[in-house]
Amino acid sequence: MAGNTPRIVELAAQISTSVAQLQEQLSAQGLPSPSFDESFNATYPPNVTQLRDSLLDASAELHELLLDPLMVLFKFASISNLAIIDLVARYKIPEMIPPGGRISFEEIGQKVGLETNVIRRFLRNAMAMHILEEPEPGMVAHTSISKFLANPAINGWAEFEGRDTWPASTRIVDAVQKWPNSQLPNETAWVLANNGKSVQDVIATEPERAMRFANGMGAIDYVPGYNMSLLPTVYDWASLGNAKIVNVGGAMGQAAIELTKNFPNLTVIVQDSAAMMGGGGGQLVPAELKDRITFQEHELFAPQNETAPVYFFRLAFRGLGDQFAERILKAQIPALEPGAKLLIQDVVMPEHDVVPLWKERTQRSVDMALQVFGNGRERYLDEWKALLAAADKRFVLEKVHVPKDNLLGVLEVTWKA
Ligand SMILES: C[S@@+](CC[C@H](N)C(=O)[O-])C[C@H]1O[C@@H](n2cnc3c(N)ncnc32)[C@H](O)[C@@H]1O
Repeated sequence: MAGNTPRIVELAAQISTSVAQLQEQLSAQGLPSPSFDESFNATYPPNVTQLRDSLLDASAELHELLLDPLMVLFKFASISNLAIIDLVARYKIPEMIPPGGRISFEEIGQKVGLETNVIRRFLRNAMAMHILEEPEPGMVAHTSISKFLANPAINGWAEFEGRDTWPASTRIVDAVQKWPNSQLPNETAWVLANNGKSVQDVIATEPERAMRFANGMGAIDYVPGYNMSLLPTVYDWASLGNAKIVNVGGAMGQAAIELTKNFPNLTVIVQDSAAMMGGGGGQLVPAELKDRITFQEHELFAPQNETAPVYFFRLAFRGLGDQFAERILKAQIPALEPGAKLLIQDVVMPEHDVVPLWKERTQRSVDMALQVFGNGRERYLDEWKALLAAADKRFVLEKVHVPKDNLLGVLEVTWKA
């Protein structure tokens, strides 16, 4: 479009063209058009990803251009939104609404012990965010968003976000001022908000909050691009042949299950802490995979005792500052034979303005959460390179696989001794 065209006109034209193309694609494939109707379940074919990205960014830019500066700040600073999401989740409002049906403010109020006008005030706030709907005065119905919130993992995440992440996040600046540049897990915003307790302390001593934390982390699987089922597609696992893989920090074997299910030549040793192993690990492993997945208690920072051609780390480094991440890498060295591979599946943080802005906003807010919880961080590619080099020059980064539409890249590192 001509250089003098006002930005809002340019954006509107772009939106108009892209929406028409998107709708054409959806209609051609018999897919529903986006809607807040509770029956809408978003499914977008891969060939519309770019259209959606450009529409999301253009419509957000248009929206933010048209707001006054104070309202733009208000949009991003709006803490009450999270309080309302917390309320809807904590009182489990979505579970009270029959699918396809409705329930009155009054009845919800009776269930939760609040007067009608009090619950109405809260829920109309939720309605202003498209969470819930008032199809007729006084009645509450689902939208596609409240329906999604009824999923226990998502409900658990919302509660965790409101009760644990948010209070800690309000202390980010205080923590940075108190402990500038700290990489320590006990010098964080979380610690300031929790009477000196770190995340690990809270998990060890407060079972209810530990459960909320686990639920919060469980919701990661629902973030587009993070789902464990994508694991087989992000790397050429078949090229490893008959390989034994040590999955360091492999939790309850979720990744091991996905890998062995899809690649019959692979066997996996899952290593994690005693707490995570619980009754020895393996509770999730289906019978037919049990002979190819074994579990081992192993502390992340302890010297590696298992020699294997491949070591796999999934989301193992981002929760930690560099000095700790470096220690994990160094701890592998005693077991490494020349040519051993380290496959690191983690975020490779995009530079500013490289990926669609709506994705960048999400990634940057997750990055802040990592800082809050333990002074962890997402790393840019040059930071990954620096981390590997600082651990040992013999860690050679061979390749970075960042599959399209997947937020998690795989860094392929060879031990060149
Ligand atoms: C962010 S989770 C990633 C889990 C899994 N790899 C995945 O992709 O879902 C980090 C894992 O590292 C483990 N971990 C953290 N600190 C540890 C330690 N000191 N020793 C052993 N495992 C540890 C945790 O128990 C957890 O399973």
